Amino acid sequence: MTNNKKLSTEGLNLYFSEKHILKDVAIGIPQNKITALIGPSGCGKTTLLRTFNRLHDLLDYVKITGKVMIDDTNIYDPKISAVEIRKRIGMVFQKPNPFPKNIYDNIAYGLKVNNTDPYRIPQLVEQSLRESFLWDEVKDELKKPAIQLSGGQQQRLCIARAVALRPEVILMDEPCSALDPFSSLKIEDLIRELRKSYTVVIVTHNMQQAQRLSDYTAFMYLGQLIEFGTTKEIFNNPQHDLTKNYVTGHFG
Ligand SMILES: Nc1ncnc2c1ncn2[C@@H]1O[C@H](COP(=O)(O)OP(=O)(O)OP(=O)(O)O)[C@@H](O)[C@H]1O
Repeated sequence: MTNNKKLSTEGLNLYFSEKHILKDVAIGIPQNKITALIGPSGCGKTTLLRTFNRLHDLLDYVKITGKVMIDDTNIYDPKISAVEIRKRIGMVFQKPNPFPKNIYDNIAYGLKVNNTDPYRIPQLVEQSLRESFLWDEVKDELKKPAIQLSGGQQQRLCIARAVALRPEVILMDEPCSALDPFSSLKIEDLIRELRKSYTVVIVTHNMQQAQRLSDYTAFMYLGQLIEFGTTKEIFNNPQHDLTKNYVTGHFG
């Protein structure tokens, strides 16, 4: 692979108490590409994704060893706060989780907290909603509670909230699993657009989605990264029997 690596790990091990969950994971996630993390339930996909965003920081029974980097910065450098890391690496969760605020404030809130010039906020809210393919649907009702949007619209709002902060990376944990097929395809179109400006990492159980959407695929099994390559290679010419059995639906 010749692409720049935006996120990378080396010798990454993660333990929840005594349970060894991520085992010696080494991966380099290419910049401005979509990388899918696939593998059977419980293999550690979400744990790996959350590790990139320091989302385990508040759990006192987690131990992480090895390197987790964004560019040349160690994500776990004690001199760098989780807040700083999350400015560079945004996250979208499985279930849309808008704030209990109106549509406008869902996006303006993060901008205010990050000391954005107040005069720029309306323009940035609009820009983020446009980038998330939501503007035309909500431009006349920005004061409506976000919770009144459809599930697919709420998820696009959560994506807008993430892009408003201009991160470098967007992590997505099964962002379509709570949505109907039509809304899912809309989110997929949106993710393809996002690739132009961001590095995207997506956890998905949906093999068709991984194939339709991702440029690279990482297959995990029991906490190990078994195989990582272009999505074409992983699905059409996997090097490892475990990968082959998984992508052909022999186990899951
Ligand atoms: N906060 C936590 N505390 C303790 N154990 C956890 C925690 N989160 C996950 N685990 C355990 O870590 C292992 C990996 O879970 P993880 O959610 O990363 O798997 P996954 O591959 O994303 O699974 P799924 O596809 O079902 O979402 C599982 O055994 C799970 O029970």
